[in-house]
Amino acid sequence: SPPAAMAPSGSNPLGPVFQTVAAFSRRLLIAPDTAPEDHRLRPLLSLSLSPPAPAPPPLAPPPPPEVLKMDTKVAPLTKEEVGRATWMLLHTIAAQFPDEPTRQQKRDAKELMALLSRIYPCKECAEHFKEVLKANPVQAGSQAEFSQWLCYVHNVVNRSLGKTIFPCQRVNARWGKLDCPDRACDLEGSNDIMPNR
Ligand SMILES: Cc1cc2nc3c(=O)[nH]c(=O)nc-3n(C[C@H](O)[C@H](O)[C@H](O)COP(=O)(O)OP(=O)(O)OC[C@H]3O[C@@H](n4cnc5c(N)ncnc54)[C@H](O)[C@@H]3O)c2cc1C
Repeated sequence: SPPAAMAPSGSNPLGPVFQTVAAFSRRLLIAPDTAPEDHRLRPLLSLSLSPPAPAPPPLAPPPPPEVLKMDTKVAPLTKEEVGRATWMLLHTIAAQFPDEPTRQQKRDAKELMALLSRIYPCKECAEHFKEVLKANPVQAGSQAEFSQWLCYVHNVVNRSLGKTIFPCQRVNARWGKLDCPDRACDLEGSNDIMPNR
């Protein structure tokens, strides 16, 4: 005899069970607002053993040219490059230093130099700079004093390395104040808000 599942439901005792399962399957497979004859029949619930294919990664926009330029050099910095970058930062700090610094700003200038003489990333440079600072204590009573002092100690380092001595009367021309609109980068000094700091 044919298997029970193949027999017409009327003559099969399991017919009502098959009808219930079939009806339930239809509810799972067909959207409620879809007519059964609709050719757009789509599963409401899809069980699949294979994982869905991963979506292709979105195409990232190309990095801007300045990033590409920065990324071209990946080698570690040289002692010379770190030196140039450090002097650039220090002379810029001195150029931006307030004409009338607060006590805290004067302390900060001294501490910055003392810290550099300890953690500058070149042992012989740090040790030499410690000696330079001992012989030439930081002078940061004003912007002019600080930038002249820095020019002087930079020249001490220059001399020890056999480099050209920089004319310190030209230090403001070489390292002027930053080109920030409305002088927005300027630090506030003691004459700006609270004179007694
Ligand atoms: C605190 C410190 C200590 C260092 N000690 C050593 C060391 O012991 N041994 C060592 O090998 N390297 C040392 N270096 C690095 C060294 O000083 C130079 O930075 C490096 O050799 C690159 O020199 P450079 O010729 O490119 O010009 P840099 O000396 O780096 O100067 C950069 C620019 O600053 C300008 N400049 C030069 N002199 C002055 C000045 N007096 N005042 C104002 N502006 C000036 C010039 O336009 C110059 O191009 C030290 C750096 C620092 C920051």
